[in-house]
Amino acid sequence: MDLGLESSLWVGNKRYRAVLTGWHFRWTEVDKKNRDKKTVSVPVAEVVGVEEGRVEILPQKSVEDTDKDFTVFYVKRSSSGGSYGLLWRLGRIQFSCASRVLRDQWTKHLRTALKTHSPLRPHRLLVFINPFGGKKKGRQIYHSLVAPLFELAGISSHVIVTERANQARDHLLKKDLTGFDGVVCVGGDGMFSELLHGLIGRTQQEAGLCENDPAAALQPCPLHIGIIPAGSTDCVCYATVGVIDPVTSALHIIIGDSQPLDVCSVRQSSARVRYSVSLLGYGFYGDVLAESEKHRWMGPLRYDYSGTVVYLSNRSYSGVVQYLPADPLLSSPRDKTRCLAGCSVCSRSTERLFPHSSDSGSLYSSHFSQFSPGSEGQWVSVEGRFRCISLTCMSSSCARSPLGLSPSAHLADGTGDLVLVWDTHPLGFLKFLHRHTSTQDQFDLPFVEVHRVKAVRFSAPSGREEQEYEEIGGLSGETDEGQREYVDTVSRNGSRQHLAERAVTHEQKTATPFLCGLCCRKSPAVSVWNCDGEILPFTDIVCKIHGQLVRLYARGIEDGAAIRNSEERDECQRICIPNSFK
Ligand SMILES: Nc1ncnc2c1ncn2[C@@H]1O[C@H](COP(=O)(O)OP(=O)(O)OP(=O)(O)O)[C@@H](O)[C@H]1O
Ligand SMILES: CCCCCCCCCCCCC/C=C/[C@@H](O)[C@H](CO)NC(C)=O
Ligand SMILES: [Ca+2]
Repeated sequence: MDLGLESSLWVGNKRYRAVLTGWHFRWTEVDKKNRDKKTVSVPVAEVVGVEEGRVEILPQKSVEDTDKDFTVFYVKRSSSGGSYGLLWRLGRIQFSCASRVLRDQWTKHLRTALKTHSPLRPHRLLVFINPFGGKKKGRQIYHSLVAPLFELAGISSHVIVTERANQARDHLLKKDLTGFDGVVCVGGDGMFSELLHGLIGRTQQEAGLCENDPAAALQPCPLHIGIIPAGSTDCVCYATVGVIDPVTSALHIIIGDSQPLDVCSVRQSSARVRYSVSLLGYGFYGDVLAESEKHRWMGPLRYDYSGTVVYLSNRSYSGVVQYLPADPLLSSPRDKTRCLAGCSVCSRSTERLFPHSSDSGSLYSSHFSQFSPGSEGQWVSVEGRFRCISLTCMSSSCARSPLGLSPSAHLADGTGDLVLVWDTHPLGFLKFLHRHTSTQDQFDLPFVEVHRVKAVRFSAPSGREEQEYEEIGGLSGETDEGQREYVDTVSRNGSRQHLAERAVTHEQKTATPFLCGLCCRKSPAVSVWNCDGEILPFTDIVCKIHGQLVRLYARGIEDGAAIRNSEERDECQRICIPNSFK
């Protein structure tokens, strides 16, 4: 069927020239002298729904079933007023036609075009609502803002309000999922993590693989994940959509947007494998999470409170970090680029990860070609004391840190960014933390380094080594000489120069006298790992990045400036093209 259609339509008493081409639906107001005024152009993929009659959905659904009218709902962008991405709203326009036949032609053509151009639109969704996430508004957000949009788009949803932690994960692991196109969580990063674990586990089970086997080539998940943000940090939503807004996220789900996402597997020999997409953090971020769990009653504020408490306790931790660098020719964490919708680095990576991506069979079989010997380097090993160690597969931007923990990280390039913050004096570390919240380069500090990696290992020192450190000075308040002696001892040992280079004297560490009392308290020997907001029950870990293991109903952060420019270009083309339809 030819998808194109062109005719006069009326909105109120104004005449419009409406054109449906393969990819776009455009309407242009035509004045009394047959001159075109402003054009609105909507990609067919962003048409939410087409209804006969004059239809409204807000404040509640009403339908005036008239013969010659039809209503089009579509995605309308507006500036987010502060966040990086764009807010999406439901646009609506009610057209009148010259005849019923023409009306039926328009609705039929538009619906066919929708089917053709949005093959991933979901028809049936499984929705989990955490009634206790964030400000405890999950149910209200879903029922008042999201459900009416799903209904309008003809999506049927099966809703489960969770009654306990891990209910969503267990459901995905064990229950029948036949007929669902995707799963949605209404909650925060913790709820997303449940869906991530449930879906990855389920996919491996169905493929006959044991996900706990480090040699298993994990299979990508066939179901998409949608996130309706209703948590405290909502980092995964912010970093993949650019705004925390339930309506924007619901519209991305409805139109079947698809954003692949890298996932980091985290293993310890005998324990169940865990997955992370945003922050796998040891030291500061592990301690903040452990502290914040004691203050859940504070809601989202618990992170600010705990951040301050942990910062004042001035801790650092020893350990050995080993990493496998990614190919430096492809991208770098310091190249000052941003991963935005349509990112070319991620697209090239899709080609690399799935060389025959048009053939879904080979998509599965070639998934782990990324781990075949290639241009990645050799394992690098560093040892020393760290304020924090963070591994993130994406920028991990959120409202607290609008550019994120690693602003140039990519959502789907098959790599993660490893940020090592060596021990430093309290004001230096404060400067680093502050740079998270600003646009200043957080890696341009002498005690910070960042590496784009494919895999990481970490091991904490044995009890004896840490005790030696305490005995020779360390943080227990002994002399500067003591610390230097320790540094010399370790630097004689091959790969350990870093510690010598980065050594801070106790005098430097306590350069801020008001913090001295706190910093001189004995630190615990080990921290905990914060795995996307969950504390891991082990310290020594082996991590591997799995390129594009899951897919979200999202498209990455839209570049507001580029979209405005392209709208202006559209406008320019309209003016330059001869007006053949009058
Ligand atoms: N009914 C429930 N009762 C108690 N805990 C639940 C329930 N449903 C889910 N959970 C757990 O609550 C934890 C936190 O939820 P969620 O991530 O939605 O909010 P948050 O922690 O406030 O936000 P963020 O993770 O963005 O900081 C999740 O790890 C999830 O496992
Ligand atoms: C002295 C006060 C220090 C304030 C520090 C501000 C820096 C904020 C950076 C936040 C990055 C968050 C990355 C996301 C992590 C999520 O996976 C996780 C779960 O929601 N959230 C947290 C806070 O661990
Ligand atoms: Ca990545």
